[in-house]
Amino acid sequence: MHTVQVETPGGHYPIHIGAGRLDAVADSIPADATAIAIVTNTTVGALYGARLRAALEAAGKPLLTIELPDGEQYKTWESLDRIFDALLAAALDRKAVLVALGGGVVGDICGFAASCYMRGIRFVQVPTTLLAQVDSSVGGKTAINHPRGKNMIGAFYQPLAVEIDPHVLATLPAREISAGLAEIIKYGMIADAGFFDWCEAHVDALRALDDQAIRHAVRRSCELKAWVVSQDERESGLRAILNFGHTFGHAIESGLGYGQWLHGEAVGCGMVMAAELSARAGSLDAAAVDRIRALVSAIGCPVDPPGLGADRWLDLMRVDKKNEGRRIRYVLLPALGQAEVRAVDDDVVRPLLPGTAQS
Ligand SMILES: NC(=O)c1ccc[n+]([C@@H]2O[C@H](COP(=O)([O-])OP(=O)(O)OC[C@H]3O[C@@H](n4cnc5c(N)ncnc54)[C@H](O)[C@@H]3O)[C@@H](O)[C@H]2O)c1
Ligand SMILES: O=C(O)C(=O)C[C@@H](O)[C@H](O)[C@H](O)COP(=O)(O)O
Ligand SMILES: [Zn+2]
Repeated sequence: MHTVQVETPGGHYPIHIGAGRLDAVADSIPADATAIAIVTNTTVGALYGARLRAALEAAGKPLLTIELPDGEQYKTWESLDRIFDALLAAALDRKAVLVALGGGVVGDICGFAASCYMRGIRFVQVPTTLLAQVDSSVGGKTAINHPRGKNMIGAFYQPLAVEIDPHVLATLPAREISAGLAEIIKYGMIADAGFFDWCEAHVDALRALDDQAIRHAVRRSCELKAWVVSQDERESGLRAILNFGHTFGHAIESGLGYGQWLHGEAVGCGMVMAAELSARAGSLDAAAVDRIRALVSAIGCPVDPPGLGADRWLDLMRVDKKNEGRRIRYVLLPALGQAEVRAVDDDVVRPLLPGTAQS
């Protein structure tokens, strides 16, 4: 097992990475917990719910499972309410612990529920998608979506621990592996050019879930994310670099309707657009833009943005937590492996937004 430590004002906690961690989640349940509620969805619950329940028997606490419907379109108030209804019906108290078993959708909703229930109870992340193992389970961003914008209602709320078992990825559909790889290559683009080179060289092994390649990618991604959030838990500065590609990506998700493009697919395409903008409005060279587009395509994510129309693109991107006033702020790359956040005038961005000619 490998451990990466996260140190934030909101909590210090370990990320445990290793085969079999799913069977050892009881290690992360505090002795004073009065009950455990597993929050999962119908798909992951059917695959791994019984195994996690068996593992948690070791903690010797009353155990409850809450299954949500599966999909980004259920990252809503209604799902949150289902969790609160179940916790209250079972009379769980402030010393109960929630365990998020699933991808980023389950992790984000469960973390937000933990931040609100009785004004805050403890929770553990057990991420089961590649994307959740390298990104969403780490750093304490929790949220639900609003029809007008992604993750608009939420809280910073850190888990007690993150338990990553790479073996659960074996049941993940290929499209979800591609989506997870988008957030992995993001770390190379924004903070570690050497890791970007490594991803280019190992793309086939990563898509095939080669054990060694996945272990390295998960570990390096967690290290880089832990390094960023440990310096800036609440995104007052540095942390915004983790949003590279997301200004465009979130507009794709909300503009097309949640669940049409996967989050990772939208981010993949959004990173190509943000790279093109980095060349137009900054100093990124054309060769680096070409490498970014080629790698996004090689991991199996789309590189051509949908034609929403420039005005609608801009309206959607104006609903973004990085913005100040009406100006849209973007994460740009001055060079591969470096990132900065800057407002760019709409007229500079328009030519990148499909539908521009017609709108
Ligand atoms: N909090 C953060 O810092 C952060 C970071 C990145 C993304 N996110 C959020 O995470 C969400 C995307 O997460 P995601 O990509 O994990 O999507 P997801 O949670 O929808 O999971 C993807 C699909 O895989 C299924 N699944 C999960 N584990 C499986 C397994 N082991 N085997 C088979 N199927 C499995 C799920 O049921 C679902 O159908 C978005 O809502 C995004 O906004 C949050
Ligand atoms: O952890 C972060 O910070 C990130 O920005 C990671 C992103 O991959 C993630 O999608 C996040 O949820 C986006 O944050 P948001 O603040 O734009 O909702
Ligand atoms: Zn993301």
